[in-house]
Amino acid sequence: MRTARTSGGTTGDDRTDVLPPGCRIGGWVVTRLIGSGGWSTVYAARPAGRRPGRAATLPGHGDVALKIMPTAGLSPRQVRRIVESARREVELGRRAGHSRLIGFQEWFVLASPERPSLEGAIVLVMERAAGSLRDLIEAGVPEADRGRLIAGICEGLAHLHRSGWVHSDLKPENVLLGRDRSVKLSDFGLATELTGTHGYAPPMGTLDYFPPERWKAPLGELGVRVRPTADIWALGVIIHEVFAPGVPLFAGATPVARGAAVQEYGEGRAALRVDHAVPAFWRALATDCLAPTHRARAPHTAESLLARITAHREARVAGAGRRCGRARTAVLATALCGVAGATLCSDGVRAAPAAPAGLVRVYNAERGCREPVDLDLRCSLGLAVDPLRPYTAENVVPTRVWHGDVLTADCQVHGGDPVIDEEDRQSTRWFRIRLPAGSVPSTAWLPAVRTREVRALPECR
Ligand SMILES: Nc1ncnc2c1ncn2[C@@H]1O[C@H](COP(=O)(O)OP(=O)(O)OP(=O)(O)O)[C@@H](O)[C@H]1O
Repeated sequence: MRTARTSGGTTGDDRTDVLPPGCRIGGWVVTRLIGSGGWSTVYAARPAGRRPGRAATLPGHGDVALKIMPTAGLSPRQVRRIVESARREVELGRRAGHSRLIGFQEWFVLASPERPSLEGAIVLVMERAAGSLRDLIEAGVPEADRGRLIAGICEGLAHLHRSGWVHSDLKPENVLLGRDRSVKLSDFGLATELTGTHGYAPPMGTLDYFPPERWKAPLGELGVRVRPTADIWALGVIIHEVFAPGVPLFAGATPVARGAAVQEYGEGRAALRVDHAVPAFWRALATDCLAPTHRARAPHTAESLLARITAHREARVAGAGRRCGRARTAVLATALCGVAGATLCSDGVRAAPAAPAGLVRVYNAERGCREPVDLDLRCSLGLAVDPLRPYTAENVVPTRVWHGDVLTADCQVHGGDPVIDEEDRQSTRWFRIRLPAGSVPSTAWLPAVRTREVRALPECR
């Protein structure tokens, strides 16, 4: 077990006090408060070695979220609960990492003499997201984003279930979004490893996402029995929230009253009322996720739901005449789930020996990202909106590109923002890239360090 110290911002010793920007936690410096849950507070932080205000050299590098779980002043039972919750997060983070799950970096226990409220707190260091699906639902989910977001959740769930885990607390607060709005499931404090068909979770969670059977599940020594179908139910509730925000799926003034309505439905005494604002395809999908019993829900695995969404998307893309070709259909199907409509078409060109004039082939200096069909989002690269502004996550378009993609460049600029890649190559040159028809904006910028083949290109005016 590793311990780390706090320093800076030493006022107050209350359990609920907020760490000020600049406070050092282990090797990290707090930059702002993100939010609090029942047992933890989450902060944005940067590495202690990096100067404030200075962005990471490349998008996505450096900034983290610190989830701090205080233990001081709690009863031994509460401390056990927190340690257990941290253990689940760490285990899952180590063993089931995936681009659709928030990345886990490290954990440590704080030694905090100046701040007794944080003495013995457990700190989880995670990849930092830009916000949550809850924030987006409250702000209004753009119509064009809805299916893509559900597909992303489904992809994360499919991975979790395949790896033998149940999330057990799936809700919009725990669906985080990257700056490019890519989906990352998070908060694995109740995640449960399956032994056979089920596992046991602590008797906690969020009532509005409990399936009917959970309300009557007996509490044994190991906890409450949970199965992947519990996550599928929660997914159904989320689909409804995304397509019909603010419209309750089950009536009731309190979570317990709504839980009674869920049980009535589960026992066949009430009908499911999916709001008419939910489009037909998503209504059918939500209805299957919300099948009243575990048994009726079981055929609708995350994998099968994902396949339906992919087929639906492909049919729509084909209908819109934007199919990207046959060679990479299988790969694209996966990519479409997460970044639908936001990948550039480069079928067949990855294998071509050289890019002709006007085309640039993307080069990723990270070695693990050069597999020919590696469309892992962690390996994706951003294209900048403005080559004169710092190349940070705020300055990239939603379209992602991967090593080997061949892009159409129409001109270049010298004297843009300097970019250094992972092999320490530096350049101020940028290429203007044409994005697929219908993209807004219609062009974006690739730093010259992201390609090794450069053909003659005119200067941009
Ligand atoms: N890695 C992260 N990046 C950005 N925001 C995060 C991250 N992890 C959590 N958050 C946000 O921080 C807030 C607090 O999260 P936390 O996990 O402590 O509680 P919660 O999920 O809201 O509630 P509870 O866990 O008690 O059910 C939430 O709004 C969540 O969306």
